[in-house]
Amino acid sequence: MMMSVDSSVDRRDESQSTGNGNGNGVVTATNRTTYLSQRLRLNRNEAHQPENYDDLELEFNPALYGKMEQYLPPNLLTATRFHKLEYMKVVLDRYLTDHDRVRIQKHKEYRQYIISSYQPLHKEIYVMHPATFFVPSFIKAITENTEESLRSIISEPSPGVYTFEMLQPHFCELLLSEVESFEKWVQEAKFKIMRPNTMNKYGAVLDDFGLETMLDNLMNDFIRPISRVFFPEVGGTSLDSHHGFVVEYGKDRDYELGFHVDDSEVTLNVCLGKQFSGGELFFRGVRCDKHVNTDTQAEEVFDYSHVPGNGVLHRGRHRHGARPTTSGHRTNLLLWCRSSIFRESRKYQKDFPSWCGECLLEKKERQRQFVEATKKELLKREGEAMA
Ligand SMILES: O=C(O)CCC(=O)C(=O)O
Ligand SMILES: [Fe+2]
Repeated sequence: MMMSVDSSVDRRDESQSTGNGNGNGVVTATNRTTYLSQRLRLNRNEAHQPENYDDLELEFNPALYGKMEQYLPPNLLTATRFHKLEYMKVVLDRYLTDHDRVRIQKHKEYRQYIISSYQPLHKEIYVMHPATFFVPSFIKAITENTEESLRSIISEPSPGVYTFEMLQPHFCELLLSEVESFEKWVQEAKFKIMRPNTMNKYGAVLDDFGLETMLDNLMNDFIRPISRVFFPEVGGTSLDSHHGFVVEYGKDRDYELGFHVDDSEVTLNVCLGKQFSGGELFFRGVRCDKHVNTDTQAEEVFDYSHVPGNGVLHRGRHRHGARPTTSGHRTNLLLWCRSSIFRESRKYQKDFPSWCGECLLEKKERQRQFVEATKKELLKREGEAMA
Protein backbone atom coordinates (compact mmCIF):
# COMPACT_ATOMS: atom_id res chain seq x y z
CA MET A 1 0.00 0.00 0.00
CA MET A 2 1.30 3.48 -0.78
CA MET A 3 0.80 6.37 1.58
CA SER A 4 1.43 9.90 0.59
CA VAL A 5 3.25 12.52 2.62
CA ASP A 6 1.37 15.60 3.76
CA SER A 7 3.73 18.05 2.12
CA SER A 8 7.06 18.19 0.37
CA VAL A 9 10.23 17.44 2.31
CA ASP A 10 12.44 20.32 3.36
CA ARG A 11 16.17 20.12 3.43
CA ARG A 12 17.08 21.39 6.86
CA ASP A 13 20.27 23.41 6.47
CA GLU A 14 22.38 25.34 8.89
CA SER A 15 21.41 29.02 8.99
CA GLN A 16 24.92 29.87 7.88
CA SER A 17 27.06 26.94 6.92
CA THR A 18 30.31 27.43 8.72
CA GLY A 19 33.03 25.35 7.14
CA ASN A 20 35.74 24.35 9.53
CA GLY A 21 37.83 26.95 11.25
CA ASN A 22 39.43 29.87 9.51
CA GLY A 23 41.75 30.63 6.66
CA ASN A 24 44.87 31.86 8.41
CA GLY A 25 48.30 31.56 6.85
CA VAL A 26 49.41 33.41 3.76
CA VAL A 27 50.46 31.74 0.55
CA THR A 28 52.57 34.03 -1.58
CA ALA A 29 51.95 34.49 -5.29
CA THR A 30 55.34 32.99 -6.18
CA ASN A 31 54.69 29.88 -4.13
CA ARG A 32 51.25 29.56 -5.62
CA THR A 33 52.67 29.43 -9.17
CA THR A 34 55.39 26.96 -8.18
CA TYR A 35 52.95 24.75 -6.36
CA LEU A 36 50.33 24.72 -9.08
CA SER A 37 52.87 23.31 -11.53
CA GLN A 38 53.22 20.20 -9.34
CA ARG A 39 50.38 17.73 -9.30
CA LEU A 40 49.16 15.47 -6.53
CA ARG A 41 49.96 11.78 -7.09
CA LEU A 42 47.14 9.56 -8.31
CA ASN A 43 48.05 6.78 -5.89
CA ARG A 44 48.47 7.08 -2.18
CA ASN A 45 51.95 6.62 -0.76
CA GLU A 46 50.97 4.29 2.06
CA ALA A 47 54.47 4.10 3.48
CA HIS A 48 54.54 7.85 4.16
CA GLN A 49 53.80 8.82 7.77
CA PRO A 50 51.78 12.08 7.69
CA GLU A 51 52.20 14.95 10.16
CA ASN A 52 49.52 15.83 12.67
CA TYR A 53 47.66 19.09 11.96
CA ASP A 54 45.23 19.00 14.90
CA ASP A 55 46.90 21.93 16.68
CA LEU A 56 46.22 24.36 13.81
CA GLU A 57 43.15 26.35 12.94
CA LEU A 58 42.65 25.48 9.31
CA GLU A 59 40.04 26.08 6.68
CA PHE A 60 39.19 22.37 6.44
CA ASN A 61 39.19 19.57 8.99
CA PRO A 62 42.82 18.89 10.13
CA ALA A 63 42.37 15.15 9.35
CA LEU A 64 41.96 16.04 5.68
CA TYR A 65 45.50 17.49 5.54
CA GLY A 66 46.91 14.34 7.14
CA LYS A 67 45.17 12.14 4.55
CA MET A 68 46.17 14.43 1.69
CA GLU A 69 49.85 14.31 2.63
CA GLN A 70 50.10 10.77 1.31
CA TYR A 71 49.22 12.08 -2.16
CA LEU A 72 51.86 14.84 -2.22
CA PRO A 73 54.34 15.02 -5.12
CA PRO A 74 57.36 12.88 -4.06
CA ASN A 75 59.76 15.84 -3.75
CA LEU A 76 57.47 17.46 -1.16
CA LEU A 77 57.24 14.45 1.14
CA THR A 78 60.43 15.40 2.94
CA ALA A 79 59.60 19.13 3.08
CA THR A 80 58.83 20.85 6.38
CA ARG A 81 55.29 20.73 7.78
CA PHE A 82 54.95 24.41 6.93
CA HIS A 83 55.80 23.88 3.27
CA LYS A 84 53.61 20.81 2.90
CA LEU A 85 50.77 22.80 4.42
CA GLU A 86 51.36 25.70 2.04
CA TYR A 87 51.12 23.37 -0.93
CA MET A 88 47.93 21.72 0.36
CA LYS A 89 46.35 25.11 1.03
CA VAL A 90 46.94 26.10 -2.59
CA VAL A 91 45.27 22.90 -3.80
CA LEU A 92 42.32 23.23 -1.41
CA ASP A 93 41.94 26.93 -2.10
CA ARG A 94 40.34 26.05 -5.41
CA TYR A 95 37.40 24.51 -3.55
CA LEU A 96 36.36 27.77 -1.89
CA THR A 97 34.65 30.72 -3.52
CA ASP A 98 35.30 34.28 -2.32
CA HIS A 99 31.82 34.20 -0.85
CA ASP A 100 32.75 31.11 1.23
CA ARG A 101 35.91 32.77 2.45
CA VAL A 102 34.08 35.89 3.64
CA ARG A 103 31.40 33.79 5.34
CA ILE A 104 33.99 31.64 7.13
CA GLN A 105 35.88 34.72 8.34
CA LYS A 106 32.69 36.39 9.60
CA HIS A 107 31.66 33.26 11.45
CA LYS A 108 35.09 33.00 13.03
CA GLU A 109 34.75 36.56 14.32
CA TYR A 110 31.22 35.78 15.59
CA ARG A 111 32.55 32.86 17.63
CA GLN A 112 35.56 34.78 18.90
CA TYR A 113 33.28 37.52 20.20
CA ILE A 114 31.10 35.03 22.08
CA ILE A 115 34.05 33.14 23.56
CA SER A 116 35.67 36.38 24.75
CA SER A 117 32.47 37.72 26.35
CA TYR A 118 30.39 34.77 27.59
CA GLN A 119 31.45 33.19 30.90
CA PRO A 120 30.54 29.47 31.00
CA LEU A 121 28.43 28.46 33.98
CA HIS A 122 29.42 24.78 34.22
CA LYS A 123 33.01 24.48 33.02
CA GLU A 124 32.95 20.74 33.69
CA ILE A 125 30.72 20.01 30.68
CA TYR A 126 33.14 21.66 28.22
CA VAL A 127 35.56 18.74 28.47
CA MET A 128 34.46 15.18 27.72
CA HIS A 129 34.12 13.16 30.89
CA PRO A 130 32.34 9.88 30.04
CA ALA A 131 31.80 8.67 33.61
CA THR A 132 29.69 11.71 34.51
CA PHE A 133 28.08 12.28 31.10
CA PHE A 134 26.88 8.79 30.17
CA VAL A 135 25.02 5.93 31.84
CA PRO A 136 27.30 2.95 32.65
CA SER A 137 25.68 0.58 30.09
CA PHE A 138 26.49 3.00 27.27
CA ILE A 139 30.14 3.35 28.34
CA LYS A 140 30.52 -0.41 28.70
CA ALA A 141 29.14 -1.16 25.23
CA ILE A 142 31.32 1.46 23.55
CA THR A 143 34.42 0.35 25.44
CA GLU A 144 33.90 -3.28 24.39
CA ASN A 145 33.30 -1.93 20.89
CA THR A 146 31.88 -5.08 19.30
CA GLU A 147 28.71 -5.44 17.28
CA GLU A 148 27.40 -7.74 19.99
CA SER A 149 28.04 -5.29 22.83
CA LEU A 150 26.38 -2.46 20.87
CA ARG A 151 23.37 -4.58 19.97
CA SER A 152 22.94 -5.48 23.63
CA ILE A 153 22.10 -1.84 24.52
CA ILE A 154 20.55 -0.62 21.26
CA SER A 155 17.00 -1.27 20.00
CA GLU A 156 15.87 -0.86 16.39
CA PRO A 157 12.11 -0.18 16.72
CA SER A 158 11.88 0.53 12.97
CA PRO A 159 14.46 -0.17 10.25
CA GLY A 160 17.27 2.39 10.44
CA VAL A 161 16.12 4.01 13.70
CA TYR A 162 18.30 3.07 16.67
CA THR A 163 17.51 4.02 20.28
CA PHE A 164 19.48 3.60 23.50
CA GLU A 165 19.88 4.93 27.04
CA MET A 166 22.67 7.48 26.91
CA LEU A 167 22.89 10.58 29.13
CA GLN A 168 22.83 10.79 32.92
CA PRO A 169 20.01 12.98 34.33
CA HIS A 170 22.54 15.21 36.08
CA PHE A 171 24.42 15.89 32.86
CA CYS A 172 21.12 16.75 31.11
CA GLU A 173 20.39 19.26 33.89
CA LEU A 174 23.82 20.86 33.60
CA LEU A 175 23.55 21.19 29.83
CA LEU A 176 20.03 22.64 30.07
CA SER A 177 21.16 25.16 32.64
CA GLU A 178 24.24 26.08 30.52
CA VAL A 179 21.97 26.73 27.51
CA GLU A 180 19.68 28.84 29.71
CA SER A 181 22.62 30.83 30.98
CA PHE A 182 23.92 31.37 27.42
CA GLU A 183 20.48 32.58 26.31
CA LYS A 184 20.29 34.94 29.27
CA TRP A 185 23.65 36.41 28.20
CA VAL A 186 22.38 36.75 24.61
CA GLN A 187 19.38 38.73 25.85
CA GLU A 188 21.28 40.91 28.25
CA ALA A 189 24.01 41.69 25.72
CA LYS A 190 21.34 42.25 23.03
CA PHE A 191 23.47 39.92 20.94
CA LYS A 192 22.22 38.90 17.50
CA ILE A 193 22.37 35.14 17.80
CA MET A 194 22.44 32.69 14.84
CA ARG A 195 19.84 29.94 15.24
CA PRO A 196 20.81 26.31 14.56
CA ASN A 197 19.26 26.21 11.10
CA THR A 198 16.73 27.44 8.63
CA MET A 199 13.67 25.88 10.27
CA ASN A 200 14.02 27.04 13.91
CA LYS A 201 13.29 30.38 15.53
CA TYR A 202 14.71 29.18 18.87
CA GLY A 203 17.56 26.98 20.02
CA ALA A 204 21.32 27.56 20.07
CA VAL A 205 24.43 26.27 18.33
CA LEU A 206 26.54 24.63 21.03
CA ASP A 207 29.65 24.74 18.83
CA ASP A 208 29.43 28.54 18.83
CA PHE A 209 29.88 29.00 22.58
CA GLY A 210 32.74 26.65 23.32
CA LEU A 211 31.32 23.12 23.19
CA GLU A 212 32.80 22.19 19.80
CA THR A 213 35.76 20.17 21.09
CA MET A 214 33.64 18.21 23.56
CA LEU A 215 31.10 17.41 20.82
CA ASP A 216 33.88 16.41 18.46
CA ASN A 217 35.00 13.88 21.08
CA LEU A 218 31.41 12.71 21.39
CA MET A 219 31.26 12.07 17.65
CA ASN A 220 34.72 10.49 17.29
CA ASP A 221 34.75 8.27 20.37
CA PHE A 222 31.07 7.38 20.81
CA ILE A 223 28.94 8.00 17.73
CA ARG A 224 31.39 6.84 15.07
CA PRO A 225 31.88 3.39 16.68
CA ILE A 226 28.08 2.91 16.57
CA SER A 227 27.71 4.34 13.05
CA ARG A 228 30.53 2.11 11.80
CA VAL A 229 28.32 -0.89 12.63
CA PHE A 230 24.87 0.44 11.67
CA PHE A 231 25.50 2.99 8.90
CA PRO A 232 28.65 1.95 6.98
CA GLU A 233 27.00 2.60 3.59
CA VAL A 234 26.47 6.33 4.28
CA GLY A 235 29.96 7.11 5.57
CA GLY A 236 29.33 5.98 9.16
CA THR A 237 32.94 4.80 9.39
CA SER A 238 34.44 8.09 8.25
CA LEU A 239 32.36 10.75 10.06
CA ASP A 240 34.75 13.69 10.35
CA SER A 241 32.82 16.87 11.16
CA HIS A 242 29.68 17.87 13.00
CA HIS A 243 27.08 20.57 13.66
CA GLY A 244 26.01 20.49 17.32
CA PHE A 245 23.00 22.38 18.65
CA VAL A 246 19.88 22.32 20.83
CA VAL A 247 16.29 22.76 19.68
CA GLU A 248 13.67 24.11 22.09
CA TYR A 249 9.92 23.67 22.01
CA GLY A 250 7.00 24.78 24.20
CA LYS A 251 5.47 28.07 25.28
CA ASP A 252 7.54 31.01 23.92
CA ARG A 253 9.64 28.54 21.94
CA ASP A 254 9.19 26.55 18.69
CA TYR A 255 5.98 24.56 18.47
CA GLU A 256 6.82 21.74 16.04
CA LEU A 257 9.22 20.86 13.24
CA GLY A 258 8.13 20.23 9.65
CA PHE A 259 8.90 17.19 7.52
CA HIS A 260 12.58 17.32 6.44
CA VAL A 261 15.91 15.62 5.89
CA ASP A 262 19.04 16.73 7.77
CA ASP A 263 22.27 18.06 6.33
CA SER A 264 24.10 15.09 7.88
CA GLU A 265 25.06 11.50 7.15
CA VAL A 266 24.12 10.37 10.67
CA THR A 267 22.04 12.32 13.21
CA LEU A 268 22.12 11.87 16.97
CA ASN A 269 19.05 13.28 18.72
CA VAL A 270 18.95 13.12 22.54
CA CYS A 271 16.12 14.47 24.65
CA LEU A 272 17.43 16.53 27.59
CA GLY A 273 13.99 17.02 29.19
CA LYS A 274 12.22 18.50 30.98
CA GLN A 275 8.49 17.83 31.39
CA PHE A 276 6.40 17.91 28.22
CA SER A 277 3.69 16.22 26.23
CA GLY A 278 3.65 15.61 22.49
CA GLY A 279 6.80 16.29 20.49
CA GLU A 280 6.97 12.81 18.91
CA LEU A 281 9.43 12.24 16.08
CA PHE A 282 7.77 10.87 12.96
CA PHE A 283 9.85 8.93 10.44
CA ARG A 284 8.87 8.25 6.82
CA GLY A 285 11.61 6.25 5.08
CA VAL A 286 15.10 7.00 3.78
CA ARG A 287 15.44 8.72 0.39
CA CYS A 288 18.19 9.97 -1.94
CA ASP A 289 17.97 13.52 -3.39
CA LYS A 290 16.15 12.35 -6.49
CA HIS A 291 13.42 10.58 -4.52
CA VAL A 292 13.06 12.85 -1.51
CA ASN A 293 9.43 13.69 -2.30
CA THR A 294 8.19 10.21 -3.23
CA ASP A 295 5.39 8.38 -1.39
CA THR A 296 5.92 6.56 1.90
CA GLN A 297 5.46 2.78 2.12
CA ALA A 298 3.27 1.57 4.98
CA GLU A 299 6.21 -0.23 6.60
CA GLU A 300 8.20 3.03 6.63
CA VAL A 301 5.75 4.82 8.94
CA PHE A 302 7.16 5.08 12.46
CA ASP A 303 6.46 7.44 15.36
CA TYR A 304 8.79 7.72 18.32
CA SER A 305 8.11 9.34 21.72
CA HIS A 306 11.15 11.04 23.23
CA VAL A 307 12.41 9.84 26.61
CA PRO A 308 14.75 12.22 28.50
CA GLY A 309 18.33 10.91 28.47
CA ASN A 310 17.70 8.50 25.60
CA GLY A 311 19.44 8.85 22.24
CA VAL A 312 18.01 8.24 18.78
CA LEU A 313 20.39 7.63 15.89
CA HIS A 314 19.23 7.75 12.26
CA ARG A 315 20.52 8.54 8.79
CA GLY A 316 20.31 12.23 7.86
CA ARG A 317 18.42 11.18 4.74
CA HIS A 318 15.75 9.45 6.85
CA ARG A 319 12.76 11.74 6.32
CA HIS A 320 11.34 12.96 9.62
CA GLY A 321 9.76 15.77 11.62
CA ALA A 322 8.59 16.55 15.17
CA ARG A 323 4.95 16.82 16.21
CA PRO A 324 3.76 19.79 18.29
CA THR A 325 4.96 19.96 21.87
CA THR A 326 1.54 20.62 23.34
CA SER A 327 2.48 21.37 26.95
CA GLY A 328 5.62 21.94 29.01
CA HIS A 329 9.07 22.43 27.54
CA ARG A 330 11.18 20.07 25.46
CA THR A 331 14.88 20.64 24.70
CA ASN A 332 16.87 18.19 22.56
CA LEU A 333 20.56 17.91 21.80
CA LEU A 334 21.25 17.36 18.09
CA LEU A 335 24.54 16.27 16.56
CA TRP A 336 24.54 16.23 12.77
CA CYS A 337 27.55 14.06 11.87
CA ARG A 338 29.08 14.35 8.41
CA SER A 339 31.61 12.47 6.31
CA SER A 340 33.59 14.48 3.76
CA ILE A 341 34.77 11.28 2.06
CA PHE A 342 31.20 10.04 1.64
CA ARG A 343 30.05 13.41 0.23
CA GLU A 344 32.94 13.57 -2.22
CA SER A 345 32.53 9.98 -3.40
CA ARG A 346 28.73 10.38 -3.91
CA LYS A 347 29.49 12.95 -6.62
CA TYR A 348 31.13 10.30 -8.78
CA GLN A 349 28.89 7.31 -8.06
CA LYS A 350 26.66 6.34 -10.93
CA ASP A 351 24.95 3.31 -9.38
CA PHE A 352 21.85 3.73 -7.23
CA PRO A 353 22.33 4.19 -3.47
CA SER A 354 21.52 1.00 -1.56
CA TRP A 355 20.00 3.00 1.32
CA CYS A 356 17.19 4.77 -0.60
CA GLY A 357 13.83 3.03 -0.16
CA GLU A 358 12.57 4.21 -3.56
CA CYS A 359 15.75 3.17 -5.44
CA LEU A 360 15.37 -0.27 -3.88
CA LEU A 361 11.76 -0.47 -5.05
CA GLU A 362 12.80 0.55 -8.57
CA LYS A 363 15.54 -2.07 -8.59
CA LYS A 364 13.10 -4.80 -7.46
CA GLU A 365 10.67 -3.75 -10.19
CA ARG A 366 13.40 -3.92 -12.85
CA GLN A 367 14.37 -7.40 -11.63
CA ARG A 368 10.74 -8.51 -11.70
CA GLN A 369 10.36 -7.25 -15.27
CA PHE A 370 13.58 -8.98 -16.29
CA VAL A 371 12.43 -12.34 -14.84
CA GLU A 372 9.05 -11.87 -16.52
CA ALA A 373 10.64 -11.12 -19.92
CA THR A 374 13.08 -14.04 -19.61
CA LYS A 375 10.21 -16.40 -18.78
CA LYS A 376 8.24 -15.19 -21.80
CA GLU A 377 11.25 -15.60 -24.07
CA LEU A 378 11.87 -19.15 -22.82
CA LEU A 379 8.22 -20.12 -23.32
CA LYS A 380 8.33 -18.64 -26.80
CA ARG A 381 11.47 -20.62 -27.69
CA GLU A 382 9.97 -23.79 -26.23
CA GLY A 383 6.86 -23.24 -28.36
CA GLU A 384 8.98 -22.71 -31.46
CA ALA A 385 10.98 -25.88 -30.75
CA MET A 386 7.81 -27.95 -30.34
CA ALA A 387 6.32 -26.64 -33.58
O1 LIG B 1 12.63 17.99 17.61
C1 LIG B 1 13.21 16.96 17.34
O2 LIG B 1 13.37 16.06 18.14
C2 LIG B 1 13.74 16.80 15.95
C3 LIG B 1 14.85 17.74 15.65
C4 LIG B 1 15.39 17.52 14.26
O3 LIG B 1 14.98 16.67 13.53
C5 LIG B 1 16.48 18.37 13.80
O4 LIG B 1 16.82 19.32 14.49
O5 LIG B 1 17.00 18.13 12.70
FE1 LIG C 1 16.14 16.60 11.73
